[in-house]
Amino acid sequence: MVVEEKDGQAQAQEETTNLVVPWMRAPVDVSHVDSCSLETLPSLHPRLKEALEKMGISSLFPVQVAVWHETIGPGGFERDVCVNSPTGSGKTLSYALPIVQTLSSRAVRCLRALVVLPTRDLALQVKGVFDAIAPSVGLSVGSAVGQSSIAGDIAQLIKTPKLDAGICYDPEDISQNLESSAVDILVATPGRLMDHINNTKGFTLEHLRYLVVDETDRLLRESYQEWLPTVLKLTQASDDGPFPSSSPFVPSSFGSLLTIRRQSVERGFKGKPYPRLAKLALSATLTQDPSKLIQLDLHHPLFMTTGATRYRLPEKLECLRLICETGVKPVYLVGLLKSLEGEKCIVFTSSVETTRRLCKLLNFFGDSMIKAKEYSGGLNQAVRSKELKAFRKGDIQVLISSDALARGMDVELVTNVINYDMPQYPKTFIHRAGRTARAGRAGRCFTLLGDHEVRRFSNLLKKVGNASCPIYPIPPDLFGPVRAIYEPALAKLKESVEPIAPKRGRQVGFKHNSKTTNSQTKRNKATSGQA
Ligand SMILES: Nc1ncnc2c1ncn2[C@@H]1O[C@H](COP(=O)(O)OP(=O)(O)OP(=O)(O)O)[C@@H](O)[C@H]1O
Repeated sequence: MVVEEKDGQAQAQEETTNLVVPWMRAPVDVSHVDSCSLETLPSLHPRLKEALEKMGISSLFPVQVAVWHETIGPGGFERDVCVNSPTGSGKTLSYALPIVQTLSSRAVRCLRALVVLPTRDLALQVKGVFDAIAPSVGLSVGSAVGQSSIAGDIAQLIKTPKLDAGICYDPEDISQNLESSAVDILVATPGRLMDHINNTKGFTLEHLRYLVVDETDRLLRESYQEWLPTVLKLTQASDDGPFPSSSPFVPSSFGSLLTIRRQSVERGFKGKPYPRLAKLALSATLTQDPSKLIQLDLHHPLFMTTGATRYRLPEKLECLRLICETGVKPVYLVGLLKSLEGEKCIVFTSSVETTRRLCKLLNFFGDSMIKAKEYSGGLNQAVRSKELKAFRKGDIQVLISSDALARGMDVELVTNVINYDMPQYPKTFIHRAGRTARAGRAGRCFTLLGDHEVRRFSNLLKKVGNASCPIYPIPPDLFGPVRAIYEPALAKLKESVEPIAPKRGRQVGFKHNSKTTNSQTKRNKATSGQA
């Protein structure tokens, strides 16, 4: 699935709405919460403590402490929790840890926690966090994401009885087994989740106790086959009424009655009413739009946010800008990359097309210090995963990316983010910049600007709560040699691109002037779906 950021549309809509729901007006301010060592964290399961220590974690971050107190403390998951906390502040563990701790005392394996994320890469990243802690208390974790084999998913998710020779397995009889699922926790993308709801015999949400909607604003922006209303309908508490399948919005194809919370059959909760489905919604840019939030059907929601401003950048993020001469922006980029001397960088562009061309161009510069690869929605998943892996390992210094990578991705030791194209919207800036300065580390976000963009960028910075963004001085001695090889590199790019894309009116190369930038911006918007 190609996922490009369309935050702008959503944000423009939100800004015109300007309404804040009452429960968001008195939030818990996470900036007043202190980190807490694992030793002093109340009620932490000793085996979870060990697992965390193996991950190199000795204390919990403020947002993790705040959610822990609300869920494991006296709050006891009684309220749904909405978290707005900066990028890299540790939101994943803030929900993974309490869920795993609570489920550690479960007797029978059933699917009790569902975590939904917008992209495959993010889902696999989050699964990795659960995998690091859940097995220590006997829980198993599965994933259901696009572009992987459905049969593989089913083998991983559905508990099938062991077959004795000559005895046929009847899938309809699966309800007779006490353990309905091979996993306790499922991390999924919405499309694949709906596939299983609709088509997989034995896949059931009837025991679900926790639903996490991570990157909430992104997930609520599109309906993704109505995954959210379907999950909510299928997990209604038993006293909400009998079989809800007659409701018009539920897809007719999810005929399996096994997916519905039933009144009469208790597996895993024998003799007890079904517990309420507790929900956690999280983002660094959590929506405040009432028409979006209502879709979550929240129960006495508790809002946790960091500081008084709507958005907040990581504390140790330094923002810098470069004002580029018209027509030679790539020279500035290469000069900047050379001045960063091999540090890991992600360069963001505003479209898949620019990503591809810029990556080619950088490689035509032939600088052995700048090993660049492309990472965008234009590549197939296998290639994307390969490039990401190489970047994580440090085999690649520079990843040129469209906004496919902007949200959530956690790559260790990325010290610099470079906005080659200025982000159009504050949310895009927050998510791009947030690929560095994670987990309390320092990082820098550079933005390359043409003269005509300076004012708009200053306005954008005000919206993300950052007034200071000094100019970054590239040492002049780096420029001369780069300029000298720019024209030959550009000529090579033209040669390599023109035979493939000779369409009329198509601009090849990177000649930037205000006119081409405007037309490029329009094309970029069309490609990435922004505004
Ligand atoms: N308590 C902790 N101590 C040390 N490192 C931690 C701790 N909690 C999380 N981390 C690390 O911090 C990094 C960021 O965590 P995470 O990806 O959960 O952030 P996030 O808030 O979800 O960011 P984003 O909004 O960008 O998705 C990860 O590399 C994670 O391993």
